[in-house]
Amino acid sequence: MKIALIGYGKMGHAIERIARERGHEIVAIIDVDNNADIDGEAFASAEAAIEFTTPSTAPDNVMRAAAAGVPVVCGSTGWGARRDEVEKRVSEVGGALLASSNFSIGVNVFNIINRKLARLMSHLPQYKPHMYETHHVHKLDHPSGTAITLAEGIIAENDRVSSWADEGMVSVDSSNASLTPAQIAAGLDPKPVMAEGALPVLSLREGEVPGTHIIEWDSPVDTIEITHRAKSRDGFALGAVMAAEWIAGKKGVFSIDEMMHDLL
Ligand SMILES: NC(=O)C1=CN([C@@H]2O[C@H](COP(=O)(O)OP(=O)(O)OC[C@H]3O[C@@H](n4cnc5c(N)ncnc54)[C@H](OP(=O)(O)O)[C@@H]3O)[C@@H](O)[C@H]2O)C=CC1
Ligand SMILES: O=C(O)C1=N[C@H](C(=O)O)C[C@H](O)C1
Repeated sequence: MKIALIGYGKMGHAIERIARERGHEIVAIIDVDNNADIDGEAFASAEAAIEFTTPSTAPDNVMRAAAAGVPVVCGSTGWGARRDEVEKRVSEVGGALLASSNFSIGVNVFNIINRKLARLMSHLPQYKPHMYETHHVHKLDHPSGTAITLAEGIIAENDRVSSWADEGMVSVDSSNASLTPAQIAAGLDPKPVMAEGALPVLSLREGEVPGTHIIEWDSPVDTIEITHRAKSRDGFALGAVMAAEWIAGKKGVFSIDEMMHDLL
């Protein structure tokens, strides 16, 4: 199929490679310098566009791609405050959108397990949840979009967790690299005050880490911990290309859960 890329950074390059490996044709590559080409003929010939740019640029890119009649897969994170406006506009122009904080198939399986574990923990008040996400130092937003999605899953399933709270962002360097995320959180000074029922989310920034998410349920006698650790960006990129294959020819605003439902 014909695919247009919006954003030609780390993810754009990985998506281009995997899309070509799967036999797709890249008909347009939109970056900062030629952003106006979203309104051009080559872009409009695409059967789907894949958008991975920045928190501030993603909403306009998505709305313009939808107005050009091209179904959009959007992986950019950090634009949740404009989600309603974007979805309304996509619907108004009769477009198609699948936006997700994480296109990795593994992360979406991980979230199913996360939600089941959170539901079980409703019956066990002695277990307190904590979330840790680690990403590369270039990342613009925190907490990661994936951490927010995982936290929303816990809030939906667990009677005692009613919100998530940003515990802050810590750089991992030679002074703290030997500590676990839980030890880093325990050593925060000042210690953030958490509202009753809030799930703390700590962001760590370290080297070129592609993306690690840990969900910990801690009791006085033991700890249950589940982890998703990306080995590279290839899982995100493959999932985004699969989403483009899935959304081609569709109209409407979709969630990754609908794609996962068809897959599992
Ligand atoms: N959903 C998922 O599965 C995943 C989501 N992400 C998210 O995807 C986004 C991109 O990540 P990543 O590729 O690592 O970031 P990069 O910074 O490597 O790439 C972003 C690219 O977008 C370009 N860009 C900026 N503004 C525009 C614009 N208006 N139009 C077109 N292109 C633009 C940048 O150009 P320039 O550098 O010249 O400014 C850059 O080339 C982030 O929000 C990240 O959180 C990342 C991995 C997986
Ligand atoms: O910026 C990244 O790199 C990533 N961003 C996404 C997020 O914010 O959750 C997904 C992935 O973890 C990598």
